[in-house]
Amino acid sequence: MSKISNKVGFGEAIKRFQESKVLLVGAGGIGCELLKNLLMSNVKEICIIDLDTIDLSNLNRQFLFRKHHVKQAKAIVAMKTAQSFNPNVKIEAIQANIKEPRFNISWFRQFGIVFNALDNLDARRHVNKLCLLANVPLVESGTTGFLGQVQVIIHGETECYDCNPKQQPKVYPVCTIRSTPSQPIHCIVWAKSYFFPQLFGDNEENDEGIQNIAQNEAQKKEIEELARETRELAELRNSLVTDSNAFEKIFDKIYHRDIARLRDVPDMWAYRAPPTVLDIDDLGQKAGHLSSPWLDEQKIWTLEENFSVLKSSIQRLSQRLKHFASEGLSFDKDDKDTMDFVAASANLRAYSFGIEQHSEFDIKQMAGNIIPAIATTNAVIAGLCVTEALKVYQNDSDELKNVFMAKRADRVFHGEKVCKPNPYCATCSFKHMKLPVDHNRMLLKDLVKRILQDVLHYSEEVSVLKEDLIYDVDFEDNFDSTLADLGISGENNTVLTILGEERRSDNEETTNSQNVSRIPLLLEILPMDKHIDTSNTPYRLPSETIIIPLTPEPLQSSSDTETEMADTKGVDDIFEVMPSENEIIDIEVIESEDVPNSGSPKLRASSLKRKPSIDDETETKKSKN
Ligand SMILES: Nc1ncnc2c1ncn2[C@@H]1O[C@H](COP(=O)(O)OP(=O)(O)OP(=O)(O)O)[C@@H](O)[C@H]1O
Ligand SMILES: [Zn+2]
Repeated sequence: MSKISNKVGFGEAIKRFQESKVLLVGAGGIGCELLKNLLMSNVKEICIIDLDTIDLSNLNRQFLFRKHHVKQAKAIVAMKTAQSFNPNVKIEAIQANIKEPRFNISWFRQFGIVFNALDNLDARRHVNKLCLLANVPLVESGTTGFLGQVQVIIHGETECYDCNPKQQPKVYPVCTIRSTPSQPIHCIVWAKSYFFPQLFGDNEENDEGIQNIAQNEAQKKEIEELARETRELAELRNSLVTDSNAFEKIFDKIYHRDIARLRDVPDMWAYRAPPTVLDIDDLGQKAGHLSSPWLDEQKIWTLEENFSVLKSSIQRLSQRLKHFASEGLSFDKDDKDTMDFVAASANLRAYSFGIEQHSEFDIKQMAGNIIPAIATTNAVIAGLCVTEALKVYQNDSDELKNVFMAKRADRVFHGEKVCKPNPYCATCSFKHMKLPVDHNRMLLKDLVKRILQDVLHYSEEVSVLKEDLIYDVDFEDNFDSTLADLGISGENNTVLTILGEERRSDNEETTNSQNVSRIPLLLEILPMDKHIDTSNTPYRLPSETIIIPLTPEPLQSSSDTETEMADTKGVDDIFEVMPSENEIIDIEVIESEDVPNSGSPKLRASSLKRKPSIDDETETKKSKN
């Protein structure tokens, strides 16, 4: 029966809420507020989990923490501080990653409701999936500055977190970043994601935010050329700590020789001004009188000031590299040395390509994608999480809302009726089947042949995924392994994802492959009770017949057409049609003014009009101020 039928009164809902055990994932900005709300709501039992320790920068808004708590586990301190608000509530605090296998489906099933107060897409998607599998309602929330949102997720009733695709962090074509920058952000990405890691990183290829795409010969040639330049830089890196002229050599290579080579590439400068080569002797002379590298970070530095800051930051970082040669250094916007390096090197490159330069302060915002975290927004959103949770306990699907908080003149809140699940969502449009097995006797071959093909009528084209692929028709290496050998143990209730097609008889039409592909099957592998089970087989099939439905025909919608158009952009379009600087910041951080939050999906899409939701993950960070 549907979880959300049989509406009950508000008083009864509060009672049920107070009798339940709830899970709170994340003890950060929203988590601290939410923990307080749950205690004040008098719920019976709370489990709070967070993997992190308290940072000084958390104190301005995570009000359960004080200065003397810095470096202690967030979940534990939050529990200890908040317990005094209501000693009657039982709180269990766990310092761990929610993705650990011990937090499996059966562990999730002990909770009446789950609250997500997370800051990254990966963990959010994981909890979403586990809640869907365990059939536990999830209240998902997030904030970005003044914007925030709350989404209720109930399997089969509402959209899940993955029903609307999330926008991935913005990546730039490698040629734009390395050869043809046209905006300040290109120079900043170059400095942060190419120049810095090549010179001071852990020697691994680290082109975060740069996409290596080449679709024609000229681009391939240019990328090969860039690879050669990178190798030269790697050699210079080795001389950083030993050669007293290392700075001069690096500067000469990056701002003179590499630029001169670019200027000579035929056709590259037909429609734009070629870059200017920088002269180290000239700049060195002009910068000679500058004594202190500590310049005002709010003002735009002159060319020689940038030169001087770059020189001094390379010297400082080289000293540090002596002690961290093997693991290398990493960029941190709050680390003055790395920030100086990125600001100065980006500005020098911008000058060379005739692009506007920026203050170190502005570059810090762009490099760190900082949006200030606002305590009030967190508090309001945490309050709304409880309000929506109560509606879940009322079993009132008509009243359930996805709520948005936005900085608008007419109204601050905006609620929208929840949407039905997206039938094409790979995460929630699944069939769930439990399969008790003897892990030590059951072979992968048994699973594929005897269950998937003989019983469930999959064709040869069936694939089995754990986290990675463990079987498909071209990968039979694990065929004779037991499930236990493959790390599918009795305790973990591993969920395997089965993708595949239905077997068709010869006379059936098989030309349209879409007609035969099936919705994903999530196969929950449980331990078989050997005492009770008397059968000889290493598995026990459910008594009822299982039918895995075919994937439905996709709906045609206007937004599909829009997406298709966006997707068909060739590399040349990407080269030429770069958004304006403001657009880039919007794309990287939030899609638009009224699409809030650091990670929850955009909730406004109706079942026919779906748009990508805002970016979440690593790229969106909040201010530590
Ligand atoms: N996989 C995970 N398992 C458990 N907790 C997680 C996981 N991923 C993130 N978290 C926690 O979720 C919380 C999110 O809180 P918040 O968005 O306020 O971020 P923050 O790290 O506290 O602050 P900021 O990023 O602004 O410095 C953090 O405390 C973080 O440790
Ligand atoms: Zn979904």
